[in-house]
Amino acid sequence: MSTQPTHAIPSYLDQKDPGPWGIYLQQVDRVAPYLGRLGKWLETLKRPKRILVVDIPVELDNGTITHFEGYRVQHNISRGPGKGGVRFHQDVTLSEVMALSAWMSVKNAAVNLPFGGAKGGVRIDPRNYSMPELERITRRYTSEIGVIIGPHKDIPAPDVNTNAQTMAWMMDTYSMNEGATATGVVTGKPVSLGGSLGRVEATGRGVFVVGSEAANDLGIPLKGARVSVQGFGNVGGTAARLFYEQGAKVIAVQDHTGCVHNSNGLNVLALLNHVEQTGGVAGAADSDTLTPAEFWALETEILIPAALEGQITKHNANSIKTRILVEGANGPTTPEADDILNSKGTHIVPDVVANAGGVTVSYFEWVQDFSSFYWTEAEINHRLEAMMRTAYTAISAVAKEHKVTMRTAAFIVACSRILEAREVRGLYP
Ligand SMILES: NC(=O)C1=CN([C@@H]2O[C@H](COP(=O)(O)OP(=O)(O)OC[C@H]3O[C@@H](n4cnc5c(N)ncnc54)[C@H](OP(=O)(O)O)[C@@H]3O)[C@@H](O)[C@H]2O)C=CC1
Ligand SMILES: O=C(O)CCC(=O)C(=O)O
Repeated sequence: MSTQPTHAIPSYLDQKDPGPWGIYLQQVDRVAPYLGRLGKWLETLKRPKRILVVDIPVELDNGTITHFEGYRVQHNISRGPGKGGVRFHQDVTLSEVMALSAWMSVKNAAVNLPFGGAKGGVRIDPRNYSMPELERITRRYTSEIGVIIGPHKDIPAPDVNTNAQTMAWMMDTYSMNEGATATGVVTGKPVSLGGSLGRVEATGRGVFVVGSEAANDLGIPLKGARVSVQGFGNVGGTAARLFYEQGAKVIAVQDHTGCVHNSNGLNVLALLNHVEQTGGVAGAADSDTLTPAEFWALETEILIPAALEGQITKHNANSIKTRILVEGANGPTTPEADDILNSKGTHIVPDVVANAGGVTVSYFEWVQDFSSFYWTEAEINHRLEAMMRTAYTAISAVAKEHKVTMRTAAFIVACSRILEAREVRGLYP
C-alpha cells in the first residue's frame, strides 16, 4: 500500500525529469539499500526544502528594460545553513539548480562540513552584457533572493561565470538592505572584503589532491602521467596547472572554443596566458586540434571533466580510455555512463568528493569572517589538503566495505549524516 497520498494531477516533483534532477534522483535510489532504519526518511532527499524563482527586471545600457529569470533552491538545511554557488549561464533551468543544490547537500555532508545544500542561478549569457549591466543584474537578483539568504540561513558563492567581483556586489547589496555589513553572507569574496586566501584556487587544488591520491592508489606516478581536461576556467585551469607543475603531461584541453592537443604535453602556463588574452584555448601555440569525439577517446591516465553537467553519456563513455576520472564539474557523468565506465574498471572520483575543495575553503572563509581572524594561505592550503585526503580515504574505505563505487559510497556516508540529523531534529515545530 502506498504511503503517499494520491492526486489526480501529479505534483511537479512526481514528473519524470530527464534533466539533472532526474539524474540526482537515480543516484539517490542507488543508495536506498544501504540506509538501514534511516531509509524511512529517504523521501526527504527527493524534495527540495525551498524553491524560489525570481523575476529580475533590469535597465540595459541602451535604456530598454529586460527581464531575467533567477533561482535559489535550498535542497536541505538539516545539518546547517544552505551553502552553494550561483551560476550565470544561458542554459540554467530549475531542474539544473535543484540538482546542483542537492549535490551540494551530499557534498557538504560527505566532507562533513556543517552546512546544508543550496544553489542559485540566473538564465543569462554574461558575455552579452557590460560590467555595469552585470552589476545591476547581480544586485537585483540579490535583493530578490534576499528573503531567504543570510549568514546563518544560506550563503552563496561563485560558480560558473561568477567570481569574486560578483560576490562583492552580492555582499554589498545584502548589507545595504540589512543596514549592516554582513561579510558572512557570501564566500569567495575579494580578500579585501573578508574573502579567504586560497579560495580562488581551492576547487582546482582539491581536484589535484584527490586525483593524486587516486593515482597513488593505482600505482601511477604523477610524473609523466597523461592528463586531459575539459573546461579551462577556475576549476579546470587550476587543476591543469597543478598537475603540470608536478610533472604530469597535460596532453589535451577543451573549452567551448575548441580542443587543443599535444601528445608531448601542452605548456599549461603559456596556455593560461593565451586564454587570458584571447578568451579561449583555440589557436594556442604548439598544439594541434581535436574534435570532441577525439578528445574523449584519448588514452590518458587521468581525465578531468571541469565544465558542465551531462558531458559523459552512454554515447561517449565506451570510447573513454582513462584509468582515473576525477569529476571537477558537478554532475558530468550520467548514471548510464557511470555504469559503462565502472564495468571497464575506470576509477571514478565523484564530483561530491573531487570538487569539494571550493566549498571547504568557503567554510574556512565563513569561519574567518565570524571570528574576524584570518589565516595565511599556507594554513588554508594545509587544512584543505588534510580535509580532502581524509574525505577521500574515508569514502574509499566505505566503498571497499560495501563493494560499491566511490559515488555510491559518498552518497551512503552523506545521506546517512543528513537523515540522521533529520531524524534527531524531529518533524514538528
Ligand atoms: N568555481 C568553483 O569553486 C566550483 C565549481 N564547480 C564546478 O566546476 C565546473 C566548472 O566551474 P568553474 O571552473 O567555476 O567555471 P568557469 O566559468 O570558471 O569555467 C567553465 C569552463 O568550462 C568551459 N565550458 C563551458 N561549457 C563548455 C562546453 N560545452 N564544452 C567545453 N567547455 C565548456 C568554459 O569554456 P568557455 O570559457 O570557453 O565558455 C570554461 O573554460 C562547474 O560544473 C561548476 O559547477 C564545482 C565546485 C566549485
Ligand atoms: O563555495 C561554495 O560555497 C560552493 C561552491 C559550489 O557551488 C560547488 O561546490 O559546487
